[in-house]
Amino acid sequence: MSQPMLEVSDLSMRFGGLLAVNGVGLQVNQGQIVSMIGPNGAGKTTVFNCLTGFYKPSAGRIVFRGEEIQGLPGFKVARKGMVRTFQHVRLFKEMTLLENLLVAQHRHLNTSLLAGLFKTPGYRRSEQQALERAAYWLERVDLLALANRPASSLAYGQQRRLEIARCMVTQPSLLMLDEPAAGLNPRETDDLKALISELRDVHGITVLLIEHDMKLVMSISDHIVVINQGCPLAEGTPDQVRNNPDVIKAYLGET
Ligand SMILES: Nc1ncnc2c1ncn2[C@@H]1O[C@H](COP(=O)(O)OP(=O)(O)OP(=O)(O)O)[C@@H](O)[C@H]1O
Repeated sequence: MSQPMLEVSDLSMRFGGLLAVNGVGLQVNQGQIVSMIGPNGAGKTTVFNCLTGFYKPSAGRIVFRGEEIQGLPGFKVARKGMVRTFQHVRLFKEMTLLENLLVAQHRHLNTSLLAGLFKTPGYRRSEQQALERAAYWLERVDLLALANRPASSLAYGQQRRLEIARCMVTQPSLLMLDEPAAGLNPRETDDLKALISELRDVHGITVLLIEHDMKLVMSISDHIVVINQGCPLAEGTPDQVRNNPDVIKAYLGET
């Protein structure tokens, strides 16, 4: 069998006296949609922060596409093809939608200062490609008509979609979404589900999701990992997780 895209073992993160993540393991295979669930404060976002270089884990091993990445800074992790959205939308609110997507790509384009100053053909070409990619993803998330509006003018659900487009213009292989359905109404959540499925089925993106919306999680995930109070609690298919008594007690029983 081919190697998993992401393999996390014995991941721990300590904040002073609090062990927020305690021995979590995780495996994500190419083309899968994997969800991480657990009650509030279980440590899900902390796991994301460790994976994407926002935190340096206290212990553990993170192998992404065959390479150990634990402790690497966030920009290096992103360049390797692992990108994320945030629980609380983080956009450049005063910039237009298009500008948000162009800025995201500048971090990834390999253009030198001199090439930029002299606007060499190579530089112009990569600028053009960045523009085309931005337009393409704005269309995919149904925001092309608003390309020149400031991001601050968007409704909340639209901001969430722009965040996903901002990830996609960087051409990631693993997209990590932190509670993408939070604050969305049922119709927007259905649209989000269709978008995530399209990313996987049409664009070959692998997805790691943190989500509290159980209907969404159960209907879209290939595999679910449950953590509780920082520790691994259960994992398996949606059916296995749904019927696991420990999960019902710790998490689903709460809702
Ligand atoms: N930077 C930090 N410093 C100290 N404690 C933190 C820090 N970040 C998270 N924690 C603590 O770690 C624990 C896990 O938090 P985390 O945000 O990862 O949980 P979560 O599962 O994502 O929760 P939610 O579903 O509510 O978003 C919590 O007790 C939280 O207060």
